[in-house]
Amino acid sequence: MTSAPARRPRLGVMGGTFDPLHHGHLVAASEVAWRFDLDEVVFVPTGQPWQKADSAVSPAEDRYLMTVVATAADPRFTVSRVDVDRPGPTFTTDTLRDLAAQRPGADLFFITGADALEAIVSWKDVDLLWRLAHFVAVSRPGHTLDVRALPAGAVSVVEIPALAISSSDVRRRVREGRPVRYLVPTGVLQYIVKSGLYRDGDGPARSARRTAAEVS
Ligand SMILES: Nc1ncnc2c1ncn2[C@@H]1O[C@H](COP(=O)(O)OP(=O)(O)OP(=O)(O)O)[C@@H](O)[C@H]1O
Ligand SMILES: O=C(O)c1ccc[n+]([C@@H]2O[C@H](COP(=O)([O-])O)[C@@H](O)[C@H]2O)c1
Repeated sequence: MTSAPARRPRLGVMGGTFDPLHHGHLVAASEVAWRFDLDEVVFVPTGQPWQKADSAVSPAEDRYLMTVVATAADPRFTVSRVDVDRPGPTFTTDTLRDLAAQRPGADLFFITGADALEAIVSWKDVDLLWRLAHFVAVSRPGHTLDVRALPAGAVSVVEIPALAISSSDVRRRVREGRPVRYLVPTGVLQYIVKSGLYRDGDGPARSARRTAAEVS
């Protein structure tokens, strides 16, 4: 009697700048993990997000640590340093090649929001991407999911519970003294308070005078 072939591990890859990680990211990863029966979702903070070169991005170590804190409670979630540790601009072709080398035999599912998908044709070596992973595009308030211009079968579309949360809005709220509790995991809120992230910047001068206790 022959036994059934072993199931190949199914690895979700959630790439992002995570400045900071918020509940929209966690819901996207959780929903795709369920829909695609993933064994694990690895969160991969960018090293140098070249398409955000015009905006100030927090140090990679801060973004990496907030990602670790935010995902620690979920046994399906892990965090990779491949993009943080690779010098130069972050390209998803490198991310996927590095993860594939670390997990031989695994099937990779790259999770991306609708806004990132809109820009995917501008990514480096886009034609190669489809061979390295299956892409899963999740819905995001304010963006439409249109995969018609992309290769047939390369991208699956998944509707997720709509959370109109963005990292840029979280940063703006901290700067302006508005609440971010419940938009980000508690550990991320504590990290923001302790590190002083987002309190300065180009927002109102008043923000620089606020104390950590005022970030809520
Ligand atoms: N609320 C959300 N719902 C669905 N997908 C999201 C949401 N927020 C982010 N994503 C997706 O998560 C990935 C990483 O996003 P990123 O870290 O750039 O966060 P962001 O909120 O888009 O940041 P910023 O506002 O600074 O541009 C992207 O593919 C993005 O589309
Ligand atoms: O490969 C590229 O050229 C490329 C260009 C822009 C973004 N990406 C990836 O898309 C993911 C989300 O990026 P961002 O900038 O929206 O946080 C993250 O994993 C990036 O490395 C990749």
